[in-house]
Amino acid sequence: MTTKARPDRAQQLLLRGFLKRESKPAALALKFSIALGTFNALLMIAGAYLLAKIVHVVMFDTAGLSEVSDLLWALGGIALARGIFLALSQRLSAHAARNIKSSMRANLLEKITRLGPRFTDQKGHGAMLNTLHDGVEALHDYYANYLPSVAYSALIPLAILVVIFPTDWQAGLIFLFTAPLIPFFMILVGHKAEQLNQARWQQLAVLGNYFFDRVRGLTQLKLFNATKRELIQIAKISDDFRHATLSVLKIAFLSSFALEFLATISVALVAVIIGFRLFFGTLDFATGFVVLLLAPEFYLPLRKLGNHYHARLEGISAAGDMLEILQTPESASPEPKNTAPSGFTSLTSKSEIRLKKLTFTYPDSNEGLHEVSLSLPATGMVAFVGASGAGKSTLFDCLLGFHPQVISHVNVNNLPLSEGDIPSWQQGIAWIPQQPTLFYTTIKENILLAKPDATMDEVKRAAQLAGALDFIELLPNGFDTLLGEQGEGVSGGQKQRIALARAFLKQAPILMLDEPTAHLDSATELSVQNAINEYAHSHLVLVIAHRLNTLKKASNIVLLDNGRIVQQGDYQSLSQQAGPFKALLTSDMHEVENA
Ligand SMILES: Nc1ncnc2c1ncn2[C@@H]1O[C@H](COP(=O)(O)OP(=O)(O)OP(=O)(O)O)[C@@H](O)[C@H]1O
Repeated sequence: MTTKARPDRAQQLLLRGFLKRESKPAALALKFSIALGTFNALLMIAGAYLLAKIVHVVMFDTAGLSEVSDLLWALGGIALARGIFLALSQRLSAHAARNIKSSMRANLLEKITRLGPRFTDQKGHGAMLNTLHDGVEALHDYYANYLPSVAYSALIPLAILVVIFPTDWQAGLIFLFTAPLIPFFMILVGHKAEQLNQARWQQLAVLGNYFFDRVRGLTQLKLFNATKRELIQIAKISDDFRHATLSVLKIAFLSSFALEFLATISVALVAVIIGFRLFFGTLDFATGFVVLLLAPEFYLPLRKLGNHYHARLEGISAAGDMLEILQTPESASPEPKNTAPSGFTSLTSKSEIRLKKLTFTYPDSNEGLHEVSLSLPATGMVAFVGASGAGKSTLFDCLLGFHPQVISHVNVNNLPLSEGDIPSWQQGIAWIPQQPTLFYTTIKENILLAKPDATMDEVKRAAQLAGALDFIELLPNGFDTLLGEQGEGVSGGQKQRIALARAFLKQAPILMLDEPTAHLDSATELSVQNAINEYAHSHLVLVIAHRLNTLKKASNIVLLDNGRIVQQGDYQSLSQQAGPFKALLTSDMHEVENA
């Protein structure tokens, strides 16, 4: 995503607070998992005492198997219970992490949808994909491993200290003074690792965007003979990423090594002191053995915390990107009110739509729309024309509610869109761009997207209206034909017709199209055009027109130039009067028509 400096302390706190808040839906499961893990550790302590006792009575009291069989059974029971608790604890924390991830993905997707496609364009699709996939996945280890290990690193050593001090206070003192060395060193190394990990995430975002773009434009790259050049560039960016990853790994290995070393030295120190005390007879065997058994267990949670520390780095770095998305302001306009009258939320064919002095400019630019006022009828076809860059797509985006700062200038039945619920407004619109989006699923599922509970007859009827039924039925698998990504497997015109069938199935009060017949042969064009004309009898059809035939059928033509409406009227009157429309007709449109 965007480049950021290493999060400062305040930012760190903010991100940790955010990660904590997001864990709320699974907080109970996480707590339960930690409780089970801690209980498992208590059983481990009991087991150590039991084992020390068994070894003591066998070695020093020369007890036989029958005398210790009860103790052995108890030890076996503890081992079994520990196995069960451990498995349950791990399953629960993994389950909690999965829940948090899916709720995070849902929140992000919902927010991205509300922010609209321009936001995704700005941030880059690759970076967005990284955040939604790798970023959210990075949270798994944070919640499933790092968070529980933070709790264990405090609870388990504390529990061991509580039992060790009354047993052997000298060993307790060694534990107490050596334990803080591990977290201290971890924090010391952690700062540097954090910095490097942030840089790595930034590289990953750049790489994601670059790959996504280049893979999408592979054909163009080949045609421009630029594949080799791009491969060199990709190799360079990959190399930067490799360097960033290696730097993080170096620090991670170094810190792991140092933590293991510290833990081993501490255990060895305890062992040597116990050895001397046993040798000089100042300590009994059972106590010494218990301390020796518990020494590695005392440092284990701290070592594990060190091992999971990278999960913390990954989680916090990824959370930065997520928080940035979730905190992006959606609107400069007032919050939508939930009390929108039904006339607004359930758009009917009687609705009247007005744009009132709508001015929208893109950030840091004067391009966009200027003082656009327009009245749209409830039914009929309105065509929008204008040279490239005149503002047609921007006007459609404003109508679709993608630019929240201007929704107060779009009125439906005298109510500004800002007073209502944008998702409900968008529900009432079917939008087919020049390159409609089809998904990696069957043709039937692609059409059903508009109305999941539609019957097969309805799907067929919509396909027929869109001029798609014939070619679909000729396919070996008919409606069950699996389309590739971006509708791969059918032609451009067929994609258009599938998208049109989807729109017809939706029966949305407003159908917005970017020249639907551009890819079609003349026979199909005629049938699709007729279907759209028919649809316009009872619905509002807004079309960005590139063809003369479309213009002739429109009840109103709106001509845009430099973000302003410069002329409007029906084809008959506009084509007869001298003006920009006539000029456009004799140049661009005529060319297209003759093409
Ligand atoms: N994301 C953006 N950031 C900045 N300026 C933009 C952005 N999108 C469009 N513009 C500018 O806004 C103006 C209107 O663009 P718009 O895409 O609405 O035109 P259009 O009439 O749909 O063009 P075309 O027929 O080529 O699709 C243009 O000058 C364009 O350069």
